[in-house]
Amino acid sequence: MKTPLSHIRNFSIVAHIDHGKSTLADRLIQMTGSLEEREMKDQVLDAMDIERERGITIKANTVRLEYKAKNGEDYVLNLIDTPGHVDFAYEVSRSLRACEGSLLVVDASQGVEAQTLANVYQAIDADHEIVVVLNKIDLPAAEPDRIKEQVEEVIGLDASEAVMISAKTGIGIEDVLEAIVHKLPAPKHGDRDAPLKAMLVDSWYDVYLGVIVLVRVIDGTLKKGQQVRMMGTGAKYGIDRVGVITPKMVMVDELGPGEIGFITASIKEVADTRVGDTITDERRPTAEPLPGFKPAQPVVFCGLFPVDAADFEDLRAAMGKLRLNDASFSFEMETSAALGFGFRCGFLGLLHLEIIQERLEREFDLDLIATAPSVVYQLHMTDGSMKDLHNPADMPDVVKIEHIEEPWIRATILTPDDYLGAILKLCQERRGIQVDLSYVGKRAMATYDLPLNEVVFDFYDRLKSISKGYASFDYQLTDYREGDLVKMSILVNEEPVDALSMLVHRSAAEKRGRVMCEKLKDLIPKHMFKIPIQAAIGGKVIARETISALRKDVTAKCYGGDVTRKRKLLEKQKEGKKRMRQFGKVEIPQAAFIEALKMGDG
Ligand SMILES: Nc1nc2c(ncn2[C@@H]2O[C@H](COP(=O)(O)OP(=O)(O)OP(=O)(O)O)[C@@H](O)[C@H]2O)c(=O)[nH]1
Repeated sequence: MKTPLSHIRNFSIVAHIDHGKSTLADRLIQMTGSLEEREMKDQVLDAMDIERERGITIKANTVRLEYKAKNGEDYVLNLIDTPGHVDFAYEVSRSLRACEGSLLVVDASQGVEAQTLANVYQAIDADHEIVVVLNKIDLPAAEPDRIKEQVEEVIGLDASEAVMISAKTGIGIEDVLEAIVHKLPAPKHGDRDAPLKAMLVDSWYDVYLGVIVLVRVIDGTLKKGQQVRMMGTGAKYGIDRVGVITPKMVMVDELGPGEIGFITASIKEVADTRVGDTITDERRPTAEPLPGFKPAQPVVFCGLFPVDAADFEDLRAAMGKLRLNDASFSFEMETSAALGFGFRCGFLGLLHLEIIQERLEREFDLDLIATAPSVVYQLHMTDGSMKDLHNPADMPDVVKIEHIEEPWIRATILTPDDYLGAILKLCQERRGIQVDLSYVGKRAMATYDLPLNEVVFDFYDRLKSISKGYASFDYQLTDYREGDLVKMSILVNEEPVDALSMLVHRSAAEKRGRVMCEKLKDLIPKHMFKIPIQAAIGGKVIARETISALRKDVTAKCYGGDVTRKRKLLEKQKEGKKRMRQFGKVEIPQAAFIEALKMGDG
């Protein structure tokens, strides 16, 4: 295709979760007639079932729109959709690097939220021109004038020409398209005759086409049959197909400067394509590669074990399939005395963990036990070496450890004033250090430094529940700091359950140990004998509970406590399935593992 640079606009949409990004994307696709009416499903960009059900965008997607502007000119608009959740901040940043401008969507009834800030700052960092879009003006609670002021005051963007829309009813969509054409810049350079220089933006696995690579061409052209080289990895491929996503996949003859599209070649795995790599022509390479991205690092680890040991191979195969599409998900084999064979898995964050676990259970029909999520600790040994610890069960002898460092994050929380007190208390309890407290209109914005280890358990759930869902939260990893951390073991009937061991801060150990024992007491059904439950640091018991024995005449198993799982869907699917695990002489229900790890304290 030979669209002149001046008629190309590459843009992203950044927003807080639920502010209407996907709905707007759908409208843009609909208005530009990229899909027939009958092909238009709600939120066509969110391809996966889970995305559709949860209403969140997981993987960044892209779509090419053709728009005849009011000035009579034809434009090509490439939209790269970005995920809104904190765990996927990395995908946001790489998508932004492939475009020149962003639409900042703000819900006119909610205003600026934590992820609005985090995402728009990323767009500003990427040197984007930004068009402010106020969505949901159809809602009676919408206050566009107030939100405009807020955008100016808090973010410092000029909102005087903000586009007012309702993505739901369709009001203002044409104004958005005009703003894209007239306010966002065309790609800055791009020399058709120069050697090929293209950015590898993303890649995913398609059952029919194999690995699909999303590219942004900077200079030169990409054509079928061309021999290309990935400059970072040195891998060479012959291009099989070149195409664009409309959002149907349409093959084209070539992609020129400024354009975004996909290529396929005989690439085996997504892991072979490094996001941020520079693609060039094998025979006539470009002199300078693009500045690359750092690969996404998993920050949260947990063990996943099949409830039924016979499912181990199925689990391995299922994980292999998921990894085809998600290079940020990592796993390696692990054995646990309590749980048998399973895998230690790395994730970008807790939501990522939940999504993978849910997909394994749902799409592959596997029953899984997940161990406590853990962050990556740095162990500084007495011999001067440094080790990463991904699994508390692998903790070496404490006498060999000089000190332990743990990852810290900087968290931004926006909340209505009413809940501020409870939120500050939660942050304090989680060893948070207040960095700043200010006001955004009527809402408070608290900035805290927190150990990630205190956030991975259930911080987000707690925050949502104490603020009735009104607080928003975003974070980034900052640094590693020394901490007084100890390994706490849980013993059921005198036997350590390795899957429940965890690293905790010494000051919190006793409380957490007590809560764990109390919870387990409720979660483990009574047996014919007394069962002691203990929390211990080294050989020292710090908390203890006892489950009394069943009386003889009681034959039915009784389950105490709250073992309800949050997601109804999963529950439905699992109904009737036995999810128990034998530990020595004791049977522990799988739900006990999940529930025991939720603190539930106030
Ligand atoms: N009343 C009203 N509701 C809207 C409007 N736009 C979107 N919504 C609703 O707001 C909710 C969130 O919209 P989405 O488009 O899924 O939000 P999103 O920002 O894409 O969310 P993520 O993909 O999870 O980041 C949905 O229930 C939409 O139907 C609007 O203009 N008016």
